[in-house]
Amino acid sequence: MTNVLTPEPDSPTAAFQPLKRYRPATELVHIEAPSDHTSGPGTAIRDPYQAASVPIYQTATFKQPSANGSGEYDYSRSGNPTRSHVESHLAKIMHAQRAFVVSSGMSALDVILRLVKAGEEIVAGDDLYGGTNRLLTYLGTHGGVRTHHVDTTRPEAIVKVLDPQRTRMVLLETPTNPLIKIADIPTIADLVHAQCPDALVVVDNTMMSPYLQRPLELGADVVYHSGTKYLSGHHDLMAGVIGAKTSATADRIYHVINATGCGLSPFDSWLLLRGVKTLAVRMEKQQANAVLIANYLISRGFRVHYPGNPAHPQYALHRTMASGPGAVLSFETGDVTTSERIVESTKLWGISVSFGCVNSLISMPCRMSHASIPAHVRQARALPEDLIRLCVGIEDPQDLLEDLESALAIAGALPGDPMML
Ligand SMILES: Cc1ncc(COP(=O)(O)O)c(C=O)c1O
Ligand SMILES: N[C@@H](CCSC[C@H](N)C(=O)O)C(=O)O
Repeated sequence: MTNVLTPEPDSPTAAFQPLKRYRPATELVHIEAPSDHTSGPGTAIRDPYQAASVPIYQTATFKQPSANGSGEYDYSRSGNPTRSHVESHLAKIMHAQRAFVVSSGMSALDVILRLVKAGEEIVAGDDLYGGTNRLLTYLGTHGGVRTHHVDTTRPEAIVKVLDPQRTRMVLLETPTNPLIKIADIPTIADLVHAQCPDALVVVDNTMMSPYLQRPLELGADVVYHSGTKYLSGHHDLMAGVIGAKTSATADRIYHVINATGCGLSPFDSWLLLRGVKTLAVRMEKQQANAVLIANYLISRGFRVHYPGNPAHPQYALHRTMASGPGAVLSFETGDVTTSERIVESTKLWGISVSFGCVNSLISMPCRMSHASIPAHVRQARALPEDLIRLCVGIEDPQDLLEDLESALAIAGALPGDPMML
């Protein structure tokens, strides 16, 4: 099998157009060289020694053959072979025309938001990651770009604020962080493209990862992930991953990355590439554990937010877009102090922000990941202060359940306990 790989004229990173597709779990582990026209899956490395692991090109500069032209690479801000490997691999996984890896998920969003100019507008959700809200707010106060925050579970709410003269981006999280709401990507993309042909539909796919959901196939123009989470899987690096549907959009994104210098370092690119190979097995196990945990909490009478719960308002919609519900869920106890006691009484579940790691985590979004959203804004957007978010890992589920039940009992939050609502 050969690949048709076309390097972009203005950059050393390559567009990836495989001739044959395998199932996601297979594609994840077979890494192909970004501009090697002869190698097949698993024979990736274009180095003289045929190294089984992609080498880390820990260099800032590359020697040039002459004063008048560089080789494939000249400077690692503009491009680096280790980075190119992970980018072409992720383009394949995300079904993107081209992909980019940058220094964090927020950096990925920053790059994408730089495509919007002062005076133009963005539409985004009213339930979204706190850091995303912070950057959009900053862009409003410092960059003259207004964001309308609306309920993205209702396409009509988005349509209401679309302005063909001004709207240049519609930014969706689905599922949202932390209330796990679902947005209808195909319907929203059709409506936005029809009414605002100059607007990009951008999806933050961090919670699903490309293993479960591929927004570019659903109508989005740009997808991004915090690579800090499922894609790397071990909380040992920060990374952001961007996928573009067209080469025109990709060129604009590459220009910003090179101009601002946020491309991922060679070592972190290597770590990300190593992590992504096990995405399928990690996600399958984490998701299976999450289903058990969700069912347990539902059976105990809690209000659980999880798209694997048939009572979730967009349960059916989510199933049309994604191949699974993922491994992040949140639940309400009805009382902030009870929630604090639960979180602080767990032993196995680590109190930590973030998700997508192999070990299980517990957090209170309003105190942690979403604390940067002012309290009055959280209240106006109906983000419950007592909300607990669980990021389920790969441990033995019985240990996770026992630890959670013990914490619920200590906090007096089990049915029959006086504090349980
Ligand atoms: C949904 C979502 N998007 C983006 C980010 C930003 O990613 P990073 O922490 O890698 O900058 C996060 C968390 O940080 C997140 O939860
Ligand atoms: N102190 C950080 C908090 C990071 S939250 C990380 C992650 N997205 C999550 O949802 O847990 C900050 O202020 O950004």
